[in-house]
Amino acid sequence: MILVVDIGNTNIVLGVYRGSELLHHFRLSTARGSTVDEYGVMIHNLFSMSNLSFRDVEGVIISSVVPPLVQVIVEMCVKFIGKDPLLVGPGIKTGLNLRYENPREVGADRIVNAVAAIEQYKCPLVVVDFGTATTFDCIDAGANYLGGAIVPGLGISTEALYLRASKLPRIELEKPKKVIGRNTVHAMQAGIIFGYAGQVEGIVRRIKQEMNAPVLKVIATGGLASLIASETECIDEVNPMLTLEGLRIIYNRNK
Ligand SMILES: Nc1ncnc2c1ncn2[C@@H]1O[C@H](COP(=O)(O)OP(=O)(O)O)[C@@H](O)[C@H]1O
Ligand SMILES: CC(C)(COP(=O)(O)O)[C@@H](O)C(=O)NCCC(=O)O
Ligand SMILES: [K+]
Repeated sequence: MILVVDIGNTNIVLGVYRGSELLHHFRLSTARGSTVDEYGVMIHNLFSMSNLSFRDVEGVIISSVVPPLVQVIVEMCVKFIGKDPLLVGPGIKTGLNLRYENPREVGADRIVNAVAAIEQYKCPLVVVDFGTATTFDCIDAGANYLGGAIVPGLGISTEALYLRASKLPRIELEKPKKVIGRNTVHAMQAGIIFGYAGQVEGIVRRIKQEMNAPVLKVIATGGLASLIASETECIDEVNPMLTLEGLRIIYNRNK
């Protein structure tokens, strides 16, 4: 079996695959101060709870958009699992034709999502990943990665209201019943959730125009995907495991 690890700005998501079957997945918070041993113990415990053993891990692949954590997780793999992990980055075969001005600049998670989407769906495609930031990744009919858009994520948008406006509280990211909020919490929830859905619709509409692709499949992933997907017609499918799938595919292309 293989271990796939996606290090995001909020969560580290781990998946354990046997062949193409995802046996288990786990989510840790991205703690920039945690040590090799702390991650080792946490992941070891998660494995034990699921009757998995580090001994059965043939290989590990990591994608990261948090540079200071890469070395920690790499060392954790070497020390606890006894494997040198593959890192999604320069030198690795992804099979993706990147049309970014500087391909090294694209977030590894965006590359991995695109690889999985091309494998699973018919191009042209847009992948929307609702993470710390929300990313839009555009893939044309020839499976070329064109680039896309990056917007503040739902969590940090909500946090910004609380941090910058004295009278606005910290709120739960929940959908209110009505768009006309009659108290502060409902007004904020309406603005964030319905405003975000409108933002996604607006960006997807412009992408369709710019790509000259009236028919374009839109796939959503990331922690908060289903919250927004239920509020807009422009998302065709939610695939929570897209990033893990992409890592598995890239691992197989490089072993
Ligand atoms: N299964 C889930 N259900 C609801 N919220 C989630 C879930 N998983 C993650 N989240 C939340 O979604 C947000 C984005 O998480 P994630 O997609 O993991 O971001 P990143 O890739 O930037 O680390 C975070 O606020 C996280 O707490
Ligand atoms: C845009 C991102 C911050 C999203 O990260 P996430 O929300 O998944 O933690 C990440 O993909 C990143 O740092 N990208 C580098 C810049 C780019 O893709 O152009
Ligand atoms: K992500």
